[in-house]
Amino acid sequence: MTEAQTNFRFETDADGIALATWDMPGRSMNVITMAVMDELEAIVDAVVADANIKGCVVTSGKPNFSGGADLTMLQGLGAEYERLKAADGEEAAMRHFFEASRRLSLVFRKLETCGKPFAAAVQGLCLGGAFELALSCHHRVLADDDKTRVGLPEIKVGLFPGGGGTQRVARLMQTGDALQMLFKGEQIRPLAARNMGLAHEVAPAAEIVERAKAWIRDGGSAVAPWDVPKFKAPSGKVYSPAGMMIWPPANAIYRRETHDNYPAAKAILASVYEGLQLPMDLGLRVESRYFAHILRTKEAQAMIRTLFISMGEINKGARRPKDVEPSKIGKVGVVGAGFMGAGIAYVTAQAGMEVVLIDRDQAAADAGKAHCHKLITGQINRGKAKTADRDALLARITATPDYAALGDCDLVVEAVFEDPAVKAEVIGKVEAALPAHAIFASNTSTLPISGLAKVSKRPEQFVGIHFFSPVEKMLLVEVIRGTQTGDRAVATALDYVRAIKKTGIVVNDARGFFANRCVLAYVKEGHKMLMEGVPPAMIENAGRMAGMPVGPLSLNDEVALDLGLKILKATEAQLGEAAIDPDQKRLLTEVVENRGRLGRKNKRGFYDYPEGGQKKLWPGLSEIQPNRLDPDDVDVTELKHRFLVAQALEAARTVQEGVITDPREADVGSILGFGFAPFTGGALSYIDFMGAAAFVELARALEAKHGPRFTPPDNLLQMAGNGGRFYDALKRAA
Ligand SMILES: NC(=O)c1ccc[n+]([C@@H]2O[C@H](COP(=O)([O-])OP(=O)(O)OC[C@H]3O[C@@H](n4cnc5c(N)ncnc54)[C@H](O)[C@@H]3O)[C@@H](O)[C@H]2O)c1
Repeated sequence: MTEAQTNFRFETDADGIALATWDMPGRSMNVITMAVMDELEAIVDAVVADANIKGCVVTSGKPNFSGGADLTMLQGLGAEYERLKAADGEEAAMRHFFEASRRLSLVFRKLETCGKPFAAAVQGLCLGGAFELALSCHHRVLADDDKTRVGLPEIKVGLFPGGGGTQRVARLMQTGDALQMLFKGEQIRPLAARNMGLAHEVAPAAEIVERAKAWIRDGGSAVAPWDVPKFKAPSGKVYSPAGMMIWPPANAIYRRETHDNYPAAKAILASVYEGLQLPMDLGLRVESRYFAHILRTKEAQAMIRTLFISMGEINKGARRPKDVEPSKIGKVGVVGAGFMGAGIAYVTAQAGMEVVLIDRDQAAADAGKAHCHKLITGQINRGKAKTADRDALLARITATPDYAALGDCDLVVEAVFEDPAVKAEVIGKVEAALPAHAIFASNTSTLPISGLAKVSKRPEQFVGIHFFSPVEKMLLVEVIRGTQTGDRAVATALDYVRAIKKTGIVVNDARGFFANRCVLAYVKEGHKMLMEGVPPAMIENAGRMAGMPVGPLSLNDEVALDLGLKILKATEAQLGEAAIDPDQKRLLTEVVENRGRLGRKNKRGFYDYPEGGQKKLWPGLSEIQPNRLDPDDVDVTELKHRFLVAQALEAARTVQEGVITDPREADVGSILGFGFAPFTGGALSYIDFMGAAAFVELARALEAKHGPRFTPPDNLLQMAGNGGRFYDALKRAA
């Protein structure tokens, strides 16, 4: 133990039991860094060296144990690899990279085999590398409270557990359960963790350290189960008849869930399969080899950049206008208690704010509040809320038709019918009731904010706050800056979005804003393929194989087919025939007007939705296709490219037009807003990691075959010429 130690407090009690309390100064959450690993190793050495110390309990001095590794550290390793490769060659770089990336694994194994018992006393979140630390301890006591969760979520940022996680869970649980856990990356509650074999004890939070000490005092073993001779994994040997049974379904699940787009998931399979046939130390070495490989994949680099680094920066206010005082939002008005308004009222009240929910009459306002009641009851039924939470939440929502109730609101969000005349009337009534400081926000999805603000008496306090449906589930919110919107309105909107625990991106006003505009390109490609005669099931499969969460036809059904037709017609009326696609119009007119199919909402769309049964593609769909292609003549790779390239081109156009001014927002927005293939890191990262030149070549090939919707915009052509990337501008600004 040295003076330099700052991240852990270390003390030994009268019974000779050491307590290492992880409590990093200046941070609200402990995080694994190289310095933390050095200190942990020093603690292991100190425990071993001191004959008076019987064993050691590791705990946290913060409300959470730890969220895991600092992923910027892992990105740094990638940069270091490139530097070494340039200087000393690939082999030397890879050797260094392999050794550096297995640091966690080696320190945890040293702890596990040091000869003295270690116990983890865990409260709050204990995830990723931090849970791998706990797994390497010989005993785990979890706090029995609502906040405690353990898990290995690395897969969500394109990685997999490289600190021994794959090897230890595969030796603690049935192989199938271990694979599920590693594939899903879910957070697990204390009792479930104990039942799964991931923890030994669950105890009241105030007792966890004492229980862990008691285990050591009572002679707890310092030998991990897998280090006991003749240890057998719960599913037996990989090559036993029972052990073999798991691999065919495991491979099938891997394919179904990932479509081979996530190298980390494949590495999990391989690491568990190979590791289980080896002793622990060799298993860990196998895991490390795969980890070093995965860390360098473009999928991991892209996902870490977008889903960890960019999302963290955006959530911490990177795009909030500077020099604007933090806003105090105590009371929020929501006008329009329909589908969206009720959802907005719910998430606002859930964040602890008072809500005034207004509609045209008391019954309509009450119906909105009843929807909030239904949503929170669902949470109670799933064990995620208590009856007291429901009472408190509903007490915060006042449903009324009376605009005077808005008199002390700090912010009002309108979600009335998508009709400029109705909106104009509501804007007038709300502004007449609002206090001078309050901000007015519209949740419109298609009407430009600058146009709506024309009737506002204070357009600098007028902003767009565009939610996605269903509000309670979707994490993205677009904050729309109109031509006259002031910085305080944008800052207030972002503060509000943060308060309701969503991610807000700032989008300059334009038709379709950002997310809807890009995702419409996806749906349109699905329509075009239908009209070309591609079998509908192939279209849907290709969408999912490209990495989208649902096929384009399924997505269109959810949104409503008549809405698509309405938007097409409105665009045609405003911008002329050339602004719309005739194939799309023909298809939607036939489906909506001639066949009365509106989508999921009337249980008949591109799919049929039988009562109580599974949805099925509508058999009549192939009849309305002008011709039908033989499946053998369809190039699925090209379909996948069309889906992603069409959306990425649209995202690039939003940058060119100044609608999006920060690539992080396009990437985060595309994944959270419409599920753009997460393994790419988002719509712009898809281009950046492919390289603009290669992307332009791909787009040009599609343009030659399918026309000008694949024509790359000038910014891409320029980047293709000079090797530029979307993120270059960000680097220069930093
Ligand atoms: N549905 C979506 O997926 C979605 C997504 C994002 C944004 N939006 C936007 O949200 C808004 C509302 O959409 P929705 O789907 O919730 O519609 P909805 O029809 O479910 O709800 C609209 C509500 O507004 C009320 N209303 C109408 N005129 C009013 C007035 N003068 N005063 C007070 N209340 C009035 C209606 O009674 C109704 O309850 C629209 O602007 C829409 O474009 C919708």
